[in-house]
Amino acid sequence: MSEAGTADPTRRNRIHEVWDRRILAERTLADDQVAALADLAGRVRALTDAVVHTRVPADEIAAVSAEVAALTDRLSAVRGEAPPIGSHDGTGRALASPVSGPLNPIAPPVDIEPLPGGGARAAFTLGGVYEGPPTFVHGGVSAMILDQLLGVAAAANGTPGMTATLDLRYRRPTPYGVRLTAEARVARVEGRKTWVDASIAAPDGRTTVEATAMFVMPAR
Ligand SMILES: CCCCC/C=C\C/C=C\C/C=C\C/C=C/CCCC(=O)SCCNC(=O)CCNC(=O)[C@H](O)C(C)(C)COP(=O)(O)OP(=O)(O)OC[C@H]1O[C@@H](n2cnc3c(N)ncnc32)[C@H](O)[C@@H]1OP(=O)(O)O
Repeated sequence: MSEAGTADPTRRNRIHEVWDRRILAERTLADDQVAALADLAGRVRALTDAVVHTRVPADEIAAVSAEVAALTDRLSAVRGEAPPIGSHDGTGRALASPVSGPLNPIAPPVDIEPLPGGGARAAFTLGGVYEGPPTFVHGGVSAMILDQLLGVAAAANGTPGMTATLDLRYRRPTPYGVRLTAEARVARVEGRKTWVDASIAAPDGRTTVEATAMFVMPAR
């Protein structure tokens, strides 16, 4: 492509439009693929849980390992350049989000519900896969979930942004294997900045982690 061609802003915009459509098409899955992948992701989550809890002998582990390698080869026969894109519409249900994505096996997944007026809530149960200190959830996992919840609340307020700061206060250990709840609420907005507060609660209602984040809508 010539320098002169790309120097024309109209032509450059057209090239970007075509390019954006190509990226979007490459990252968009058919409905039946989405359904099949959601099922597969669930089975891979169960596999991950089995891997961290198994006590079968080493030769059995090696046999399973070989089968998994073969399955990975089958899926890799046709690969995209990046994960699929769902409608990132503020529902917090981006298809491949590592927190809430139904197609991402590393996502618990956490089902996040945006609340009108700048809020979000979630209920979820984490397994031993997410263990940090013995019998409790890893603090980084709590932080990841809260970051997403806070971000959905900012978006539900009509003021989405990139996480610029994330402050965490770990009040009590967060247990796993029980139903946890979390809520977020926008505290204030100043120009491109949005501050949001959130917390995770154990089944007894006591807060285990509190968080405050500041989101910035990028200038560019
Ligand atoms: C289109 C953007 C929105 C994208 C959101 C995506 C989807 C929205 C839709 C649905 C949402 C659903 C779910 C959302 C879930 C996601 C949550 C997870 C989000 C992430 O996982 S996200 C990854 C981690 N995140 C980063 O990777 C950020 C890296 N960073 C940057 O991309 C830039 O750094 C940026 C954009 C932050 C600022 O860049 P910029 O050039 O626009 O800002 P600029 O410098 O002009 O600052 C303007 C004013 O903010 C102050 N300010 C800026 N940064 C600050 C900081 N860190 N601490 C304290 N104050 C800060 C300045 O001091 C100034 O303040 P003042 O005006 O008072 O002087």
